Amino acid sequence: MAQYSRISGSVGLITLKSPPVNALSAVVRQGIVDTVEKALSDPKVKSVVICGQNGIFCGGADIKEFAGNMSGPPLVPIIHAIEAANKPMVAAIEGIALGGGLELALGCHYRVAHAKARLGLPEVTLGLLPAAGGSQRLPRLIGVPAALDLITTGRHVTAAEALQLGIVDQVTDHKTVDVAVKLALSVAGKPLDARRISTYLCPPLSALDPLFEEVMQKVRQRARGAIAPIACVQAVRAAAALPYAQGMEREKELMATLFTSGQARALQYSFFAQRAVSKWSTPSGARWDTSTPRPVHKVAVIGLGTMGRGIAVALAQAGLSVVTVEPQEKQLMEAKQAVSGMLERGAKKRGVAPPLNNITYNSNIQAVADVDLVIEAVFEDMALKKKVFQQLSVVCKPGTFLCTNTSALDVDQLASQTRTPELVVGMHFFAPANVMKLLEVVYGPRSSPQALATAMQLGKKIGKVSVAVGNCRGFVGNRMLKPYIEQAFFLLEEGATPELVDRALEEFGFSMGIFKVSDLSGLDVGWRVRKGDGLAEPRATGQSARIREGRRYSPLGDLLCEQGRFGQKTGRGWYQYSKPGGREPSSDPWFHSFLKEYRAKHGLVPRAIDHQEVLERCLYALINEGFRILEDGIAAGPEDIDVIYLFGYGWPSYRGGPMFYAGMVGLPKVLDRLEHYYQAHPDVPYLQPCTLLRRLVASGSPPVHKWREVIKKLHSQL
Ligand SMILES: C/C=C(\C)C(=O)SCCNC(=O)CCNC(=O)[C@H](O)C(C)(C)COP(=O)(O)OP(=O)(O)OC[C@H]1O[C@@H](n2cnc3c(N)ncnc32)[C@H](O)[C@@H]1OP(=O)(O)O
Repeated sequence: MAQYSRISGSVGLITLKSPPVNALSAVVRQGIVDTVEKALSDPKVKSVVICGQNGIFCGGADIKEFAGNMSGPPLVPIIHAIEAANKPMVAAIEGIALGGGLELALGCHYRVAHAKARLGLPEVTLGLLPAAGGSQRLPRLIGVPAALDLITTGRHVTAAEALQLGIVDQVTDHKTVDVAVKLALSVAGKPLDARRISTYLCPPLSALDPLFEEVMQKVRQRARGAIAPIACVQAVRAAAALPYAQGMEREKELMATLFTSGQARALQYSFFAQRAVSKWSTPSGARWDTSTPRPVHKVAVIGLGTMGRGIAVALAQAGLSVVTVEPQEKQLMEAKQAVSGMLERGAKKRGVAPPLNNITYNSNIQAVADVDLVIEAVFEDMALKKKVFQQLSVVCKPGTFLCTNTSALDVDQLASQTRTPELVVGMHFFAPANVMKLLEVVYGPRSSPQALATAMQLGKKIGKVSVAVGNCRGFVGNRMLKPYIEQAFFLLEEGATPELVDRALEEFGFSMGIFKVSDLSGLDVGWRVRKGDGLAEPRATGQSARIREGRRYSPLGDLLCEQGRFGQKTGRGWYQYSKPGGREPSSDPWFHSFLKEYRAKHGLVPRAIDHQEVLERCLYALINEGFRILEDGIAAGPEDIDVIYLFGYGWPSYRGGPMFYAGMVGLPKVLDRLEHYYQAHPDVPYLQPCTLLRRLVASGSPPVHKWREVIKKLHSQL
């Protein structure tokens, strides 16, 4: 709703009231219509201030409404009425003015922002464009290049930047509404024609066409298949080229296409999925709202390899006190230099002082005696990690939470090395740990709800999207990756090339295909794991060389590793590079003839494989494992899996994550194709459709937000 009052004698005050972010729901829009009418018809009122309650101006349109039938007065005429008003309208921006919130403010004649406010047009991140006049007013106000930047990226700007760009007229450290009222009093009765942004022409630019061509090319490259950023450029182009009314028509037309698109649905799903994962629950009944985290001020990081360094940086940047331990002096010195460099570069980017004093460097594990929480980040080796946990159990003060940064190892085995298994959880960071947003927080069977809640809270504090997952080999992300990679290997055996597989996946929207990713992260990583599992030993030729434990196995990765081809770091892998450490992959004739010989040696007759088969086999095998993870209760819901893939594995955001994507494709189709491929490859268990997928299809393929009901029913029957 919106509340109306009159203050300082002649200023009408309209307050948006719709917690938590004063989103522009139908009720709020109606409230604005009514209160603006009241203010304009009240002869005592000479000017008007619009603000939001609880220090928040407005978070934009109510995103929840997009999924249903929109009702209530539309936003565009409301903003037009505000702009056309014959009394000065002043927006008092505290907290945030985002999307429709900023568009509302742009309809006002003046804008005052609090110094801590953030402003932006993030519609593009929801698969939309600023279609309440934002795409037409912003370029008229701040010029085409700056508007293109804000509208195509959706980035938020600070009040200071907004002032510099000319989005706001004034920034204050004091009470924003008071300052806005003062301004409103001072401009009452003054002419308003020059304050109506829709009447402006975009600031002139020479060479507009080349500018738009260049921007469009850049945006297309960055968007990798996303349609909203392209539409945003087209809308701004209309602002530059057309009179306002025609520009608005174009904005409406472009929005109509986006609004009903699958991409917008996926991005809006992902917005709510990100928020849903913070409301975690476990199969044993622990929940986010009944578990109290303990405050964490001092954290230790054990091991200063690549991961440990990134974790230490992330913690220090969030203002935590960090005690690092690296027993090898040389490594410790190198790490100190590297970490300081990372902190300095990060601080420079953010325009703050580097938090160098937040970190101490130690070679003795005794240094962690008084920390609240430890993150062990030593080499991925169970024996080594066990030893560290035994030491921690002795050294740390009672009650210290003990966390392991592992990508796949059994958290429970580590917990059993300590006297307090209830205080042990996994924290699976993604490299580079100070950059990547994802954190899998792994609870073992003995982890206490408080330990899980504390790790989740710490993840949030350091800016991670944290997802609680159960303890199993590879947790969620890496467990699902296994069948995906396996299919890619099999496709090579059957006739595909790394180039073909990667192209199909990149056209789907991944920034890198699986073979390029493998070269980047190092083929030796998976080789070490396979050797540890007893899978990678060389076997005789013939069929048995490609069977392990009764199932199909491809030794291709192992064979490359035996040749010392570890990927980028050795300059050779699935592709070749100009030098060890080179970044640009190119097709490798050696690999192609090796593959040919390999197929001949194993009696494999290559056949033509198209992009559709690549996508179906790689992605549906991955999705099938996702359903198994839900079946096993390792992830609480499809949102958890989707968020993990969106933030940790480069899944294209406009496809919403693998589980959402399965729903978009249609569960019956996914089931049908898996059945088809399993029939063709009965020695590949990952292709066998799992029970939950069958159950969902049998239940009429409900939408993704209803899957939890089916999962619950399935669990109650198991
Ligand atoms: C056409 C399209 C037009 C005109 C638009 O305006 S599209 C919407 C543009 N606005 C946005 O994209 C803003 C989205 N919101 C955010 O970026 C953030 O929520 C925030 C910066 C506004 C606040 O962040 P934070 O303090 O971290 O809080 P949460 O993100 O956890 O949000 C709190 C709860 O509010 C719900 N929320 C937030 N914004 C909206 C919204 N625009 N519509 C509906 N609901 C919104 C959010 O889901 C959280 O809900 P719960 O999880 O607590 O139930």
